[in-house]
Amino acid sequence: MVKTIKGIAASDGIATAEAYLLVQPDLSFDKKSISDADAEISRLQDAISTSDDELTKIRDTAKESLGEEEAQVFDAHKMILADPEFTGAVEQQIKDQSVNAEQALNDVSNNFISIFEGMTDNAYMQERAADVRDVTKRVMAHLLGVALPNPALIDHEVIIVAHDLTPSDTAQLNKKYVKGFVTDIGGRTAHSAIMARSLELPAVVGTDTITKDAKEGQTIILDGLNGAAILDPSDEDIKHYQKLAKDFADQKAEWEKLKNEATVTADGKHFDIAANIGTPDDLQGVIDNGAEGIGLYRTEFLYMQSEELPSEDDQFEAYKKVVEGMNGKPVVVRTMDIGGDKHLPYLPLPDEMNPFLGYRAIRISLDRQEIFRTQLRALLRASAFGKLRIMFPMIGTVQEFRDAKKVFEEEKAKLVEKGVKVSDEIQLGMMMEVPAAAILADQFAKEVDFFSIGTNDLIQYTMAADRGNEHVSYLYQPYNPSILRLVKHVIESAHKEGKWAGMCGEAAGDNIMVPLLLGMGLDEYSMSATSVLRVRSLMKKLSTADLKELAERAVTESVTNEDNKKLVESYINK
Ligand SMILES: C=C(OP(=O)(O)O)C(=O)O
Ligand SMILES: [Mg+2]
Repeated sequence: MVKTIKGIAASDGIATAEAYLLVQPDLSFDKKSISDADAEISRLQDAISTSDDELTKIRDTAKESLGEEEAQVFDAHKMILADPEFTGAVEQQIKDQSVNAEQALNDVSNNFISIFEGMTDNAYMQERAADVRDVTKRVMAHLLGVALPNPALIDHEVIIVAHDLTPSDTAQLNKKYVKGFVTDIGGRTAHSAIMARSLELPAVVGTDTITKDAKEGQTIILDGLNGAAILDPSDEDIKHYQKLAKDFADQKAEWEKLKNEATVTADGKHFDIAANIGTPDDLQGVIDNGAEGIGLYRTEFLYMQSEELPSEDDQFEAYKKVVEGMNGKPVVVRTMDIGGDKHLPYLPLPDEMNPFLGYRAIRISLDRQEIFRTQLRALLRASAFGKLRIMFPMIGTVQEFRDAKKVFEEEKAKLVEKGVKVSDEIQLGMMMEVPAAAILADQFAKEVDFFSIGTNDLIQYTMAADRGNEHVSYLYQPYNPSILRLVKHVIESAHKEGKWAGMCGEAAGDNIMVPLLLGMGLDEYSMSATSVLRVRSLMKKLSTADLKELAERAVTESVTNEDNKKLVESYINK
């Protein structure tokens, strides 16, 4: 029976494929006393040996589809299974305590995890705790006879159905077979949604129930344009969506024609449309979509894809590749923004009640300065190879900006002293994403070279609504006059001091927002590479002269987000 599940449209496109349920099975068990320890140990050994065979297969597939580095994590799992200290301890526990293998495995595993996690001065060993947890899950699943999803083994086209995808889950998806994903939770500006857009992978998030509704292997049509998943579609549905997919492809082909054009409005004003990237691999997409620069390079992905803190040289190579690849066009690199929903296995962060309000971004960088200084040195060295700009994330006070700038100046002076070539024209700016900073933009503007407005966080913090929580996603209101007033104040404050203001939050590529931003005089628009040509096409049809008045009405007359949506729609359709 056809069933349509509604969700949040997170990444454009239509895909049809089989459902692949990336759902963790129930691994609960009862503690049992046993009388035949040998039989229990033999059950354990069977589960270990099946897990090991499975890991060999996963490792080989992962190497082929994702690369050697991604595959190595499975070697670590195999090593634990081969370690007599671990498996021997489980066997001993079965004998000594006369308990079932599940209980013994659980006890020994918890013991190892707490020892590893307690080694707070040894990041490598702390990371092993995650490996023990993962491998225990696999052996436990075999003991209980339940299936564990193995995304690395996917060898045919699928749509991933999951409760949630973390940014690192998303990074591991093999685009050859994964045609899209749909989740129970999440919001449009959560990082897995942002990554889906840069991978050009249709995605629907926040459906609430998809993991309960969809069955393994069932056909799903994923409508990333309107936010819906159609289960067991009828022939008519399939035809309808084939047409929608064709219309979308035709529209994209039309936008393609603007690839080598500058972004100019109907009244001849030029604006820069830049792209957001997460890794140097995204560069090709930026070039293919004709972006006029990179407005946000989220460097934390470099840290997330690494097994340990990336060295200065590794970072230098990545940054150099990006600035060189852009051929003299500006590249705004943001220093590491870890925390919130982005974690590093080798840099354990404290458990927090409110991670998005906690130890995050510049707060970590100013506290763990050895990490920050290494990154700044790598950036300074890369500055000799192109037009590099640097910005700091999550700046909330003028003092934080001054402190970060001071560290930058110190590292620069040391490199210059050593005779290392660094550019003298690096602009230093900041993300405008904390309301306290936006309110004080006039003061900040005297100290920075530029602002880049991060609406994903600015909206989350101003509306007090978690950006990844579908239950409050209605509060993601970019056109709410409260947000627009802050944005306007930031832009005007920059201009008063002769500085430029850009936007790299998702709202910069939003069809309703763009006319308002043009009316407010925003200088630079940075977005997913796949949105660049759509926005260029939109701007070509707009005239900034009219939009000034429209933007003024949006902040003075309108009361709600919806008022402003209607205001812009009626202007565009006039
Ligand atoms: C661009 C932003 O940064 P991120 O999405 O990485 O938090 C933002 O907050 O708008
Ligand atoms: Mg942010």
